[in-house]
Amino acid sequence: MKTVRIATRKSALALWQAEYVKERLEHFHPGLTVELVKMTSKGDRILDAPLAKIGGKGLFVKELENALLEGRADIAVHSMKDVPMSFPDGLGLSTICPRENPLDAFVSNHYSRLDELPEGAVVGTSSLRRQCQLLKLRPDLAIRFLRGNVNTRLAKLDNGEYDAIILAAAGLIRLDMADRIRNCLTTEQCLPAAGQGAVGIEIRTADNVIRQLLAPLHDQDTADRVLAERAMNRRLNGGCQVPIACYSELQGDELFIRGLVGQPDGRVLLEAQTRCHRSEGETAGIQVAEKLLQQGADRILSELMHD
Ligand SMILES: NCc1[nH]cc(CCC(=O)O)c1CC(=O)O
Repeated sequence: MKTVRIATRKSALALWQAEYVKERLEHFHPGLTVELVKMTSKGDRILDAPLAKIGGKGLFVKELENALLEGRADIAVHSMKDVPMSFPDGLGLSTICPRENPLDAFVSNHYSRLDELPEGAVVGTSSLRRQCQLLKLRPDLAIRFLRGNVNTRLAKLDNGEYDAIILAAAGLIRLDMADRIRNCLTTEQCLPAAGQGAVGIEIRTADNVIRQLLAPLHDQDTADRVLAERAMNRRLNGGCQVPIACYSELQGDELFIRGLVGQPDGRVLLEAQTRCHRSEGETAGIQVAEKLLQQGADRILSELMHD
């Protein structure tokens, strides 16, 4: 049997995800050879600017996609949160793996919860989605820029640059640092980003051999949820980094989908939700987006584009 080559970024979290896919493939297909092709993306090289200013989240995946298109790799493993809404011709998502904890984590060396932070405390995050929801709850907080991989962010917290930082719980759990999570923000405090906590696999759409090999790694529950979340994001044109949250849960065969668009200062937060059968998530996700647009989401989002 042929060798499967996995394109991955070199950050600890990206490598964990690629190793996970390699381990699962080898588990389901004994005798299969799986190799990692490690690459550095523009998003990893430029760490001193907000993502939105240097080209958005697509920066993390473009180099991996080029490797697929040029035949240097067969599959690309991504955090679903970082996967753009559309794909180059000939590429597409084949597989969505079981979701890890989807919530945002409150991480601090001195405080155990958001509401314990003193007046004016400094909180690190460069996500407008987190910023607007934190400021809504705590307008007194000083939100400060924080980018870099998980270890870099934790080092900056430990240096004393922040009273607390907010990170995806999934990244900390996967890197065996769950002990850094003081508590997870509830979905009422901070609604997660579309796809947060899920790993997705992109392939050349015509490659049916690879598609077959990956089939046992797919988790339909996660896929139904994440596709609904992404449909909402796509309708809002969540292309570059934007203050948009979308999260869905399965309750039996029913999807409960919630979306949010916020003004970065937290003074306006628009919210919408819907329920639908799990097979209707994409249509329902679009409906949630349209409810947000009716409330004025487009005004908030287009003001950001012109900043
Ligand atoms: N934007 C970077 C990124 N992409 C995926 C994760 C975490 C894990 C995940 O959502 O799967 C992170 C780090 C973070 O937001 O703290």
